[in-house]
Amino acid sequence: MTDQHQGGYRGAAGRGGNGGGPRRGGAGRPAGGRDGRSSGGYKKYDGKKPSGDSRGGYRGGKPGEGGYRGGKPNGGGYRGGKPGEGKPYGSGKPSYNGRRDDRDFRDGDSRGGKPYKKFDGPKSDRQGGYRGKLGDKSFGDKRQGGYRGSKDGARGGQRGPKRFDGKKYDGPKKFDRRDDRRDDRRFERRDDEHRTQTPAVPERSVAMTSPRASSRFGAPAPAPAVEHDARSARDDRGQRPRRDDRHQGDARRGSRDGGPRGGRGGRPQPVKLSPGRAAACEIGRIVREREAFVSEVTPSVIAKHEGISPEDAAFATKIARGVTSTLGTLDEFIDRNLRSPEDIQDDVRDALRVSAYELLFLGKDAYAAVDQGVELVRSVQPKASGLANSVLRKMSTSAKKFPYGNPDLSLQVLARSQAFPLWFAKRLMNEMGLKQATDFMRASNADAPVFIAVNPIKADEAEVVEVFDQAGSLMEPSATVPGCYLVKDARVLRKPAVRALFENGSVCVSDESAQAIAALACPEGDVEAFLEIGAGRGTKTILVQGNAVRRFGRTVPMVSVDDHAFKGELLAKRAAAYGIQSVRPLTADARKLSEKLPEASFDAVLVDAPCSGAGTMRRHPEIRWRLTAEQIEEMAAIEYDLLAEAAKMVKPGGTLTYATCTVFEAENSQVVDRFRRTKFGEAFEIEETIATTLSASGADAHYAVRMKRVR
Ligand SMILES: C[S@@+](CC[C@H](N)C(=O)[O-])C[C@H]1O[C@@H](n2cnc3c(N)ncnc32)[C@H](O)[C@@H]1O
Repeated sequence: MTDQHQGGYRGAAGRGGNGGGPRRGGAGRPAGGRDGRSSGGYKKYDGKKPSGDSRGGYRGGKPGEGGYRGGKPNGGGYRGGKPGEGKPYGSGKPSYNGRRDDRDFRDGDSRGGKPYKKFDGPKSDRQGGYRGKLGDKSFGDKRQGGYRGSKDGARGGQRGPKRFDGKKYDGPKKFDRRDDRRDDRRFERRDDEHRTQTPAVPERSVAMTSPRASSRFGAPAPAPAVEHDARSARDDRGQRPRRDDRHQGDARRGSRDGGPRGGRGGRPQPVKLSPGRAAACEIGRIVREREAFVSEVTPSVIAKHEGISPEDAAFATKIARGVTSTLGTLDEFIDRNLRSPEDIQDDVRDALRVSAYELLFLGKDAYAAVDQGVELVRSVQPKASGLANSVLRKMSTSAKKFPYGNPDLSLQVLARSQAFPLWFAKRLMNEMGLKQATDFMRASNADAPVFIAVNPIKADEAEVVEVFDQAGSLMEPSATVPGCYLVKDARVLRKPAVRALFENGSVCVSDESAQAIAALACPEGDVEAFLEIGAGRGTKTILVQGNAVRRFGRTVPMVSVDDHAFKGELLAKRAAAYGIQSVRPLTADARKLSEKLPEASFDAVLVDAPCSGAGTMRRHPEIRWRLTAEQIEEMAAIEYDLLAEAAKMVKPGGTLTYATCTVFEAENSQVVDRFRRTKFGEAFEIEETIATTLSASGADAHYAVRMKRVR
């Protein structure tokens, strides 16, 4: 592992990890554990919190403090309604009303003299460019397809007469979503990496990221993009079209109303909509309509597009994920270029989001973005192509000013540049300090690395490495986690020999941090009875048992509790496939576990808590726009209940490990501190802590504390 990679683990005082890898917190009772200070062992983020004179911070954004203000009153905005489109856009109302301008852009400035200061007031509850308020449940719960709400809470595009004919999705519902998955959504974002035994090949395995795209997020520039329609291929080389092309391009863009296009000599030169964009737009629509996970919708949509090339499929995947993770920022940008944002239909917005993403985050050439954007809108709403033409031209001009200010001076601009909701960015900054919050947001926009765990019950590690090697990928062993490898070239996961390793239970995909937590939860001494709470589909089950085999030469008797019966069934099947016979799934609400299991009867207990999943946003792009501050508090309450109940199950001398995959203190150290301040909690001493920070190429950000029951 690289230093950078290892550096992600930040353990506590004093004790580094083995060989410089994941460092764990030191043993011993913490100073201040009971008086509410941070738990021993766990070192808090060491990024300095902003002080009055620091640069980091939210600048209040008072009107008049400068900042980009969008269009002038009555300026900008689409004005050219077309005959036959109903009431034209631009008739009557000004393009922007002052209130919206002020809200969205007023503090996005680099000119004003005020330094950053720590966010400290309710005025900042406004979400950058969003109409939903912090605490507005409908924002987090309902508007998962993105911000569309109007002032009165109605969804945009559904108030008043529609501008365009509705074209509702009425095809077969190919997307397979479990009924009860909806229940899990808020609390269980982090385990769907484990849903398949054979992993999907991650999109980044086909290099599609343009250098400009990455530089927009401030990440290193990977390989140049590839795309497979002739115009776009030209654009993707990062070059402006040649003069001839440009001339032709103008002709190709056709008339403003999207009517017949004339090439040279008046010959129609239809622009062909790229299959990747069409698929991406469809994925976006389904994710919006069904409040679904993009990773679950994508394969079925791609499969439906018969004959789509692997490159187009990868491009579609990339755009769909990108649109999902930048959704609110895209909508803010689109609205800025629309005269009446609330009147635009949802499926037109889906198409515009694709173009907006390409313009803002892929640095796509305006010609390709406009041409393809018009075609995309035409494909979903033929009558809207005129509007699309105008709006997309405005967007391509406006994109040059993105993010409308200096991210070094305004948190709102920083949040916009990294495509984070403002409340989220503020919270990160308040908890981590500006530098770490910025690094965290940047890293959250990178592609997730792929790690595998070798299952010692079924496989010999050297042989597994050899198979990967032969198939074409080097494997980088983790410096600290036994059996964990970084797969350097994830395309190898498609190779039959490698797929066979997944199918026969020799390996599973699991982030390095998750593997580190499974190792932490498996204590040094022998274990006669292990209790797992929040077992899900059983990835930690498999990992813990693998560690037991490494340590004790055998699997350990384990009760694996989850409150969803279907997960217990899946877990049982997976455990069997991985050669584990000693697991008993139990369906129960673990907050009332003492009704089901005898207290003080387990040597080791792991609480793999349902959490906000904020440390896994590279894999779960929906999280940042669906999560609300209220949900974080709700989850913290559940996490505390689970931990307190789990503690009752631990034998004296046994261990209790509490784990999440989030970075919020409310769900991590504060839960542990609160528990340890209780009478019963006094019996637990912290042994080790893992707190991973996120780096672009490293593991996800997880948190875990292992405590020992001393009496
Ligand atoms: C982080 S996920 C578990 C991931 C799993 N350990 C794995 O590695 O695949 C948290 C799990 O906690 C479960 N859960 C949430 N609330 C629960 C409760 N009150 N009792 C039991 N399980 C619960 C969820 O169903 C979810 O499967």
